[in-house]
Amino acid sequence: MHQLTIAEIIRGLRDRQFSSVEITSHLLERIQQLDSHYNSFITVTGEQALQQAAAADARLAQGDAPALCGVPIAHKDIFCTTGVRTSCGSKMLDNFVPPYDATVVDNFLHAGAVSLGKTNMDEFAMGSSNESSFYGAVKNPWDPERIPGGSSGGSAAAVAAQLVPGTTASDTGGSIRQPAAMTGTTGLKPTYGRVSRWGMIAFASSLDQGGPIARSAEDAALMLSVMAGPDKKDSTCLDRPTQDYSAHLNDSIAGLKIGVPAEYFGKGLDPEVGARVQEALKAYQKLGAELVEISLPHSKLAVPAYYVIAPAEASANLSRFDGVRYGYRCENPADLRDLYMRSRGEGFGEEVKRRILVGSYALSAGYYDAYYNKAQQVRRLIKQDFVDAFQKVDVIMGPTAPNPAFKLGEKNADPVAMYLEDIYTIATNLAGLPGMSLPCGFAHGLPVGLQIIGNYLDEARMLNVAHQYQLATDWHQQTAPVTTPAAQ
Ligand SMILES: NC(=O)C[C@H](N)C(=O)O
Repeated sequence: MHQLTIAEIIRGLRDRQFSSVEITSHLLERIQQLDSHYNSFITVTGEQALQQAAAADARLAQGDAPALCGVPIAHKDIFCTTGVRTSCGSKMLDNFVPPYDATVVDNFLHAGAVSLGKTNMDEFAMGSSNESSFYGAVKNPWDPERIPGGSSGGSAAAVAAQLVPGTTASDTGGSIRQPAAMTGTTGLKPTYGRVSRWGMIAFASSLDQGGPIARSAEDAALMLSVMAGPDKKDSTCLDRPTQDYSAHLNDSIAGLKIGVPAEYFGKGLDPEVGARVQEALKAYQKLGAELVEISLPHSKLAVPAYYVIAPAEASANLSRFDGVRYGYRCENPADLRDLYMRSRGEGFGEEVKRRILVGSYALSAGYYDAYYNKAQQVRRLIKQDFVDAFQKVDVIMGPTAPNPAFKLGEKNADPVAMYLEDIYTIATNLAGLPGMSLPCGFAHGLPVGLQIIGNYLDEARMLNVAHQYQLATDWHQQTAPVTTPAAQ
């Protein structure tokens, strides 16, 4: 049953081939048997899941089943869940049990989905390898000696290991797409503001966006249809009606204009990864698409601009974790200053502290114009590159990440090497555009991701373009060898 996609589960449940309790129990058992090898879950909510599944079965029997009724999913541990610890991968929130649900969580509850628990992630979503989690690194199901990507590494690994057919995730600079690429899964970061951020713990508020990771574009469309939509509780959430993202999956893509940016195929790209992406582009030509060479001239400025803007916003967002209101509090503080200093010093990990320091520096008087303002100006130029490109093309394609999954520990000593993992994904966040990653083959025996960047609010087309490729190829159906993971 664990091989089934969300679309297949929906059909199976409605045709009474199995019940939600049956598939939920099966996946919970699988998590129990296998996840010690991957560490993709921080919290498994077995009892609650079985209750939700039983309720879903009752609704299915009555014939009033909403879209995802009885379908098991899991949430990245960045989304607040009533009564269930929401740690954001940090010691700081190890004891945080929210009294409310994030809008995304609520949307899935309304759609009848069953949540199996909360998935592992880099601490406060800062990282590209899922090694900065307080709960330990996540292992890539394709090779447990390698990273699954980050920050949504747990969400991606859980789907790749077939512990759950779909997960929620979030993407600030690549955190949905890069782990999807590393694990051979399909991930989608929507247009900024398409999915509510209410109850999704903030990292960099002008960049953060929730989205799904699943096994196919068809499943990602089903999940996005549930996740997306206006939300009065989030003023940055777009006030546009949501769409049925499955409606256009089968449209022909003959005549589609695909922009291929020269900048995404230069130095730093693993040649094997580049070759797989070129093959995917050829497959699109066979489907009737036309390749158009484009240029995104400010691409090389995306990583430096992001690593000023994101830490600046993070330093402000994370100031709320002070040991006073909620979260970690140090033992026996001598006075208020000691309480602040030790609670934050002991509660946050290395990478989070690095970002708070960088961000506070960039925002400080005297440096604000030189760094933060400058980065915002660069951001504008990057956005304009895309606006110009979309005058000529319908979608843009390139690699998701410059290399396949690397070894655990390989880039830990070099933050800049880690930051360069997002070299092809970050610009999309700075511009607020939607992007996807889908599997397009293997390099050095590991999955490679093809990135599709869409125009603003063009998620339906992006999904159509991805689905047509997945009808013609079977890369997304290849599964990780769930056999003898390396000893811990
Ligand atoms: N959150 C993200 O999108 C991940 C990005 N690699 C970062 O560390 O900021």
